[in-house]
Amino acid sequence: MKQYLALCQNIIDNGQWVTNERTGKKCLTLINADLEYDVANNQFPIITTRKSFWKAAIAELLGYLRGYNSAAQFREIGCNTWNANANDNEAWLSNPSRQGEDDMGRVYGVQGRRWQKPDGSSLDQLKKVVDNLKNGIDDRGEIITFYNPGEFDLGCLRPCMHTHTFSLLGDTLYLTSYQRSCDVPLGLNFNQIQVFTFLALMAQITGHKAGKAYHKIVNAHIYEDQLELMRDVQLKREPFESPKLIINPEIKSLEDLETWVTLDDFSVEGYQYHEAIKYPFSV
Ligand SMILES: Nc1nc(=O)c2c([nH]1)NC[C@@H]1CN(c3ccc(C(=O)N[C@@H](CCC(=O)O)C(=O)O)cc3)CN21
Ligand SMILES: O=c1ccn([C@H]2C[C@H](O)[C@@H](COP(=O)(O)O)O2)c(=O)[nH]1
Repeated sequence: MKQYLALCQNIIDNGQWVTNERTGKKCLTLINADLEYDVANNQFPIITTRKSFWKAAIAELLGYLRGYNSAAQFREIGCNTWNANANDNEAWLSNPSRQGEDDMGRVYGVQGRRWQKPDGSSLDQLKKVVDNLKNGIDDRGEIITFYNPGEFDLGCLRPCMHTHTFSLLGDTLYLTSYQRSCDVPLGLNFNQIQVFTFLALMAQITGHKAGKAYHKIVNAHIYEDQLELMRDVQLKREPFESPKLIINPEIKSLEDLETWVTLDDFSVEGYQYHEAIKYPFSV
């Protein structure tokens, strides 16, 4: 939690104002942030200086792992974060490849589970990594990437957290996740939870111990209409100790994640937090 607050303060102290064409808003921007999460000791990196809706963050991750392509599928498992980008985004609404209400197109999980090959068949990146890790193999390319520039025009948004690399050292699994663009007040609250949970789940279903997760961010920003709340409210609060994430030990395979897992299989023990803050969201 301290590293999150330090990043927010660093953006406020050293960030530069950049006008973002897509949203039409100015963003206070910093380049390069490195975050680290101790999954081995279950130090769950949830925000404590405001109430975090952590279940929606895990639901979003689950949707990516299942290859969802519709905001309706995300809503069904308890996540509302894709409604606006699927349905209120001018550029996407006028894109001829959009297949009606709630369609997100070929984003995130679609690329992760069904990357289109030139011969028309598709590639399941996640299954390859799971199978290798289960067999104790790290070929130094255990990479899942959602970043497919050839298909950007077939999706509502380019992936922000776009590449996840798993590494096996002995029987300990590590994760390095790369993010090109980060809405620090809103998105990062979810992304920290997702990087942590992704490593915890992958370690569990491949039979390894979890080590550390490394989260590398390029463009970290605070939108102009979020700045006051961050500077004058959230950063004035004292953080609480990190709670623990409890995952149902019955989750043992990729198939379990695809078929029966729900948010009831996750709980957080000892979460103390300050009252909620509603940050503006930019589409
Ligand atoms: N501008 C922007 N920021 C983002 O963080 C973001 C996007 N766009 N577009 C794609 C996804 C959607 N994400 C989102 C969208 C909404 C919330 C949000 O509103 N969070 C609220 C509560 C959500 C709830 O009640 O479930 C929060 O207070 O954290 C968070 C992440 C992250 N991504
Ligand atoms: O997981 C996510 C997804 C999105 N974001 C934020 C980062 C930006 O503020 C917007 C995306 O806009 P681009 O113009 O495509 O960069 O969404 C995030 O922080 N985390």
